Amino acid sequence: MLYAEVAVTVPVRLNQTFHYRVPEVLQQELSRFSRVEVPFANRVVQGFVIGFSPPPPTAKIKDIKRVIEKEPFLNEELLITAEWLVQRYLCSIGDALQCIAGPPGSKKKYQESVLVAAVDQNVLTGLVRAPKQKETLEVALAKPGLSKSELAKLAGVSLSVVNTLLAKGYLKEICQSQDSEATPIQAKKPNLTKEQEDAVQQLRRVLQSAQPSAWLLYGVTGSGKTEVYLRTIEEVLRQQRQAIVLVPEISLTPQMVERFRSRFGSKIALLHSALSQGERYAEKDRIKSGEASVVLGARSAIFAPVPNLGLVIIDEEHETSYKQDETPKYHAREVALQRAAQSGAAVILGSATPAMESFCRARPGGPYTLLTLTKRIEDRELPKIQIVDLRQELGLGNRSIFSLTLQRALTRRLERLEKCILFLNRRGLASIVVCRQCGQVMKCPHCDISLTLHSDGWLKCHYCSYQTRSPVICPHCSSRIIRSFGVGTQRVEEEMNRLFPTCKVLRMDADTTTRKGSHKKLLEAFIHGDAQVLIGTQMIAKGLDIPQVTLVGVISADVTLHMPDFRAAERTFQLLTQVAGRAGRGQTPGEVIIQTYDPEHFSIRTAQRHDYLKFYQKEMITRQALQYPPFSHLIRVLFSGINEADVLAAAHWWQGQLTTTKQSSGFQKIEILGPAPAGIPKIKDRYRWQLIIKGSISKEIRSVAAQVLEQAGLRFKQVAVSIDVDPVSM
Ligand SMILES: Nc1ncnc2c1ncn2[C@@H]1O[C@H](COP(=O)(O)OP(=O)(O)OP(=O)(O)O)[C@@H](O)[C@H]1O
Ligand SMILES: [Zn+2]
Repeated sequence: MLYAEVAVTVPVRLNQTFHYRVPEVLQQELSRFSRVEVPFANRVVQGFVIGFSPPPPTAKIKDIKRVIEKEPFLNEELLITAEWLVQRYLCSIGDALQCIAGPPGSKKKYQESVLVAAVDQNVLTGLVRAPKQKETLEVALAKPGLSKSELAKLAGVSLSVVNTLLAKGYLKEICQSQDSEATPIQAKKPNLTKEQEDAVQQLRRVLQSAQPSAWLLYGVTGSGKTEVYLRTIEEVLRQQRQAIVLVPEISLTPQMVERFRSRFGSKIALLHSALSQGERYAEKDRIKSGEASVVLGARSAIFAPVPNLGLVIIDEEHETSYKQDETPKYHAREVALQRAAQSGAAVILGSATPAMESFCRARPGGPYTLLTLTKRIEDRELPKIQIVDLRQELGLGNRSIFSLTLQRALTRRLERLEKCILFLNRRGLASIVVCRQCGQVMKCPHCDISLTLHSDGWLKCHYCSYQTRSPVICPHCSSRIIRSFGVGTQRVEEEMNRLFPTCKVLRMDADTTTRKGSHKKLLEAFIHGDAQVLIGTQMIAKGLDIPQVTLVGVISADVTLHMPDFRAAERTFQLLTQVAGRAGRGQTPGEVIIQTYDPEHFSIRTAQRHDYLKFYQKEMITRQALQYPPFSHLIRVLFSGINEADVLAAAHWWQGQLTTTKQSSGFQKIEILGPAPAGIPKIKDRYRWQLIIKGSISKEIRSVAAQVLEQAGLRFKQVAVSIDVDPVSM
């Protein structure tokens, strides 16, 4: 009898696994790491086989039901990463493996997808007696990469002809995802600047030593960080090792993908959430075999099953999208460091605005080595930034959301046929709708958040799909004096059309980019088309390299400044610096105008002077005074449920247990804050309360939380408890 040890993907104790019998019929289909379906407490759940061993004598043994995926691209190295995730982020081993393996891929689908001819002229000549086969092969030669049915259709033959050619070996099926169209490799590389050269030299040296290392590449916007990445990867490929390159969101970075393609061609594999099952399988297969040696992807690509990891690059390392917001709530940066330590690989974190935590780790003697690029390519100047005090605009009698300064600058740039970017980190028309009589703000009935007015006349909740018509009469006091306040990107577009009716404008935000590929289309239209102004949310803040853009206008810097989060100042500085960095990347110097009601704020002042170091020093003083990260570590425990009393009861029980556990463990320096309502106290009808565990030693607070998690077991059936180690937003 064969028994398998299975890690199930349900909340159980952190390292707990269960034994199942392997039915005779499944024995061929099953191997170590297979993804299976098993019965678990009256339901069927997924799990991963992590070994074959006899069960403990007392266990009640059930059968494995089904094999979902025989080889889900896991391996010994990734199993160690899974075990590390369990300790680091307090999730079950099943959840960790699920997260690493990702959604199941499907081999069948991709095998049907793409055909190439594997013949030469001799074979064709030999086929004179089979004209249909010959013709079909000729079509396949002329157009590689068709699917079976496409080829049959184009050649005007039946599918059976194609199948015959496959059986004879004249046609071959290859795995190729739709994205990996062959881009010609450009041999021409720019000469590195002195600063780039220095960075590349140091990185090459450490790569040759094959010792694990971590680097912070702090380079101002437009300083050529990408070129440093490309050259470093060349070294990794010379050593027959692989590189993983992470970008915040792949659909937002078509330019980056192109640059990598033109350098490495078919060595690139793309991993992102929009891949089909077949495409995902194909890409992972190429990665596993080493055929694709440069993996480019979003957060989860950090788990790519490369055989010999040499390098991980995290571009825009300060971005919050590197933190997963579901269990396990891992940060790709930390996973990168773990995998690199295990494989003797290097990690490069690149940013013009590094996270406070990262810059702190790059201090002399810290775990990262600092590399700096202080100048833009070709000594181009960083754009001049002007701050406009919106309070004075009102005094001047200007009621437009565009200050007079911004209007003048726009006029000038448009006349010269240059391009402009207008940035506002809020979509929709107006941020809130209020009754002037009773002061009630229109809120989502399911989420504790105000509704946003959109130009189609609907009030929409940005957290759930709820929408309602904007009321004419206040639902609370029946007054008719209802007004909207605050602006969103749609309002900016309207204002643009009013002030500059002949100017062609594009808008890029969550509302205009719902379709696959729409980001790329919009960007291409802006770069190559006659639209002169691009309006957008944070989607347009980073990575864009468009030389024709000479003016960037920030409609309001105050959106992020007043977020209820201790990182509000940091986020504001980062966003302003990144969006300002889009200006003046070509021959013509750039200009930036930032509008705000808080012109003296140090985030805005330091961004104006492009002074990251000053910002960092000042912000560190605040963080130290309040003992926030990087001076402490936090764990956020979030309780949510339909019934608020249940939620509160769970939170109070946890608070009590945490306090006792902390005392009995002798960890005096740990603070337990709360319970308090979460930043958004209700989402989709679920009430949300939170506790914050704060301490100077990460291991200690994790140990306390883990102990209470074990004690809690299944105590609170109606309340979801979610643990976030090192949260990036509060
Ligand atoms: N050594 C070089 N010589 C000439 N051009 C270069 C060189 N290195 C990079 N470039 C070009 O300079 C531009 C800016 O480089 P890149 O986009 O890599 O900057 P970056 O530091 O990543 O900027 P950001 O952080 O703003 O995205 C690109 O168009 C790139 O092709
Ligand atoms: Zn809602």
